[in-house]
Amino acid sequence: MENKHLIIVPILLLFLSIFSRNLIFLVLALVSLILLEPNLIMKLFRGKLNFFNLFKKQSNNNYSIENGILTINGVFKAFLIVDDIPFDYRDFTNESLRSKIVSFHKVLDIVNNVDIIFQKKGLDKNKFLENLFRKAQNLRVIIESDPSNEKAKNELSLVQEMIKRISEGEPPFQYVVYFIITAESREESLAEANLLRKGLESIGIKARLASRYEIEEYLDRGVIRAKEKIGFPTQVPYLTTFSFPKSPNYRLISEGIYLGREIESSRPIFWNLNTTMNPHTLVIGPTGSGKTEFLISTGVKINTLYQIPVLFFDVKNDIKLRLKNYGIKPIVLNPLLYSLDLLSAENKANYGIYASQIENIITNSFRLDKYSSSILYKVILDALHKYQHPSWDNIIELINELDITDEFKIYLAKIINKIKSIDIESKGSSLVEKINDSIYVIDLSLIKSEELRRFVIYSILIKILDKYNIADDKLKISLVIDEAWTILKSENENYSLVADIIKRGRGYGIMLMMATQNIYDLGELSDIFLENSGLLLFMNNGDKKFWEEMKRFANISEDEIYRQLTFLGRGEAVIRFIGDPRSLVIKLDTLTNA
Ligand SMILES: Nc1ncnc2c1ncn2[C@@H]1O[C@H](COP(=O)(O)OP(=O)(O)OP(=O)(O)O)[C@@H](O)[C@H]1O
Repeated sequence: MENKHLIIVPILLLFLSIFSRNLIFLVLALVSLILLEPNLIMKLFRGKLNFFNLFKKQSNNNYSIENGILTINGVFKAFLIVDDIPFDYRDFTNESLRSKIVSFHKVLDIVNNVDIIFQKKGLDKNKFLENLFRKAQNLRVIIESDPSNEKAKNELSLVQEMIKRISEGEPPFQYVVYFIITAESREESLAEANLLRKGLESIGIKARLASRYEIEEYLDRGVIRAKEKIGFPTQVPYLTTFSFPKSPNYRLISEGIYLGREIESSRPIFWNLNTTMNPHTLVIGPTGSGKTEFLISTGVKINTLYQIPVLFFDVKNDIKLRLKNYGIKPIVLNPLLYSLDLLSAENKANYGIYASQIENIITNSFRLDKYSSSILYKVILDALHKYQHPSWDNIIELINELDITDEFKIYLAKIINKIKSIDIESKGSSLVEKINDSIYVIDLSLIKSEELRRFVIYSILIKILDKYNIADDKLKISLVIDEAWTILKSENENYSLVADIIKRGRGYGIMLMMATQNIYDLGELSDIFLENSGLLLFMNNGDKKFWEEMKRFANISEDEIYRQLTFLGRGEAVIRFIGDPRSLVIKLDTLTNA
């Protein structure tokens, strides 16, 4: 009520009528009350009037209501009420339901600001059923006496359908759905509401502008009671969790490195390296699926965005060429030209640990037994103590001084000679010392032996750990290893450098990006790699068994496997972020030619 102080008029008239016992004052009191509160009669009819409400303190909000629109503090809110959702999700095939839901979200995109309010109130199931049975009984009587009554027949089939659903376990409830569209002007809010109404109509949802009284009801009680519908849970798929597109944490995918676009919704997907608890990436995909392109494009973006060095291990000599095609000139570091400098340890106090690391690299790369391995440990440690700058020749000399068989000496010397061929002595700075903050390619294409390739990758890893391992949360370097099976397959319980880096997450300040063709390449520790990598990418794979296995690591449904995943195209992938099993299917972004 706007002019509250005038309430004194009907009250005075009421007293006058009592004291003078004259009915005319009573009539005048009523008329003045109606003039003050025009909705009074309507409210009386609805039993909504509470006399004391007339004295209620009004809120500070300055609002007015008209049909379809609430104006509150200069903001306009158009109210649409849903009258009918005449289908339920079982009326559709999986495909058509999916496209309906996508259409629903597209329709919502028509308007800028919309609140969707869904009110649900449970019903007494037994009472409701009793009414339905009675209604069905009556309808049957009508149809028996007039078999041509199509209206009654339709109604009966509807009632029977409802009884069936309830007996199948669907609880009936009363619901009201409304869409509240907020805009800066009356015209805008009405126009948007109208557009939204038409959009909803195009997918079969019937809605209309709420009347003034329905909005008032909403404000007074927070509910609209008069138009409540009876419905079933399956009837409102758009508004149930069923309709929410599965999606990882928003903060994780809304900024950082641009990965690509989600195929179904076209929305851009990023990976926020600052918030991920694990920065390592593992890509699994058959040949030609787009692994290398992804590694290249992501590596380059990391270098630009986070300004950290990115190191590509190039086995096939294609990464260098592709980078050049994109107009990027990497610094090529050839291990045949620059020393790995594996035998120089910085810190004397850590000689024991360092000797054991070298022993592990050699053992793992050349698959040595425990006995050979411990002999190597001893000679390497001796060399580190004995010489200021030990060489691999010094190691062979120390092996020859040992009390072991000649055969065994020759065997060990052969391995050390192989290593010597790759870890050359050079006067200048070592390969890892050359790394600053550019994009680097480690050219492994001339090293044909798998053992030596593994040895080089491991040696560089160890040296990089030494150089960048400062205990803080910052990422300091990214290493990109295509054809990563070379090292992953050889990892085991006894030696697991890569698995340890992956498990430690951001701990070492290193970010590993690796790609390989199938899960068998991951070797004994495959579960560790798959469970702990911050970002997993499964590329195009026609093998249903592969997807079945991947269900352990990402939220992938049977339906998705059959409908979509076995048909992924080039550069398309299922991605999963650590700690959030909800996967996304995206088209990966590639660099464009300069
Ligand atoms: N996101 C993408 N969009 C479109 N085309 C792509 C995409 N990614 C890769 N391709 C194309 O697919 C082809 C194969 O890509 P790529 O060499 O990266 O695959 P791969 O998985 O690394 O194969 P291999 O294991 O044989 O090295 C390339 O010709 C590339 O142009």
